[in-house]
Amino acid sequence: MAKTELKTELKAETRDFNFYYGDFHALKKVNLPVLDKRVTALIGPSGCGKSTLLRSFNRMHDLYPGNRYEGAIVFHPDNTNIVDPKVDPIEVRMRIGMVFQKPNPFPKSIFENVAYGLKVRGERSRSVIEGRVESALRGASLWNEVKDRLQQPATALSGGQQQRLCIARCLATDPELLLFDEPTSALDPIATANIEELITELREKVTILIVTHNMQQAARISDFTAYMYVGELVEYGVTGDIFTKPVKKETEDYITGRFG
Ligand SMILES: Nc1ncnc2c1ncn2[C@@H]1O[C@H](COP(=O)(O)OP(=O)(O)OP(=O)(O)O)[C@@H](O)[C@H]1O
Repeated sequence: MAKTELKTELKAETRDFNFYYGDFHALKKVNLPVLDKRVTALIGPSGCGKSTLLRSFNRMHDLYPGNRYEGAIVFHPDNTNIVDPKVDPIEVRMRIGMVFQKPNPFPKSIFENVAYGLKVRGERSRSVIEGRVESALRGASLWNEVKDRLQQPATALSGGQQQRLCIARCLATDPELLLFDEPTSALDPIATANIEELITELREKVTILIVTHNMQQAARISDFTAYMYVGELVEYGVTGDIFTKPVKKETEDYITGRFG
């Protein structure tokens, strides 16, 4: 059957990308396109390298000695290879936002959490900061719930609200790419539905790469899906195709629950 074609531009791509934890070869020749203003989901059984790949996009592995990147992760339109040792990881992280499995607000007020990245970037104008904080909180569908208590500690929010706050904290600095590492696995079904709806809205503004264990979630919110297995990218395609007419037998076995 013919594959569905969806035309959009590339925001980033990995090219023959390998990653090593010391001697352990965790990612093998991965070639993954990440299309602009679309949601790309990484799925696959535990230990297949989804988080390792996601974390390579913000050079998080640099923090530990012995880790090694090989090949390229190219950002467009400027063609920057963000894993090139000559590229400053701080610069890379300025272009990217990351949301983790467990919400991790700073022990500061709601306002200060969202304003933090702006201040780090040197923004001093109170009115600019206030405007950006409000629009980031609106963008994360949290404004109406917190607008009257911006000075309260972020830790007083519910888990789902904290996760939306972490998303607002990313949005405040206008990232080009948002990385989500199983963002709903610590949340209840209602908070999960809110985050899923939010991700669907956000893709109008920002490119999203998400790791999820939950195949229904990948099917609901992503435009493209990549199936990984033991460090390799087995199959990539339009999400509807991957879930209804995968090309590879391994992908079919995984999505039908025969394996994994
Ligand atoms: N810090 C590390 N040092 C050495 N090996 C690691 C490290 N982190 C992960 N690994 C190994 O790399 C491989 C990929 O792990 P990774 O966490 O990326 O998989 P995953 O697909 O995200 O798994 P899960 O779905 O369970 O989170 C696994 O074999 C794992 O044991």
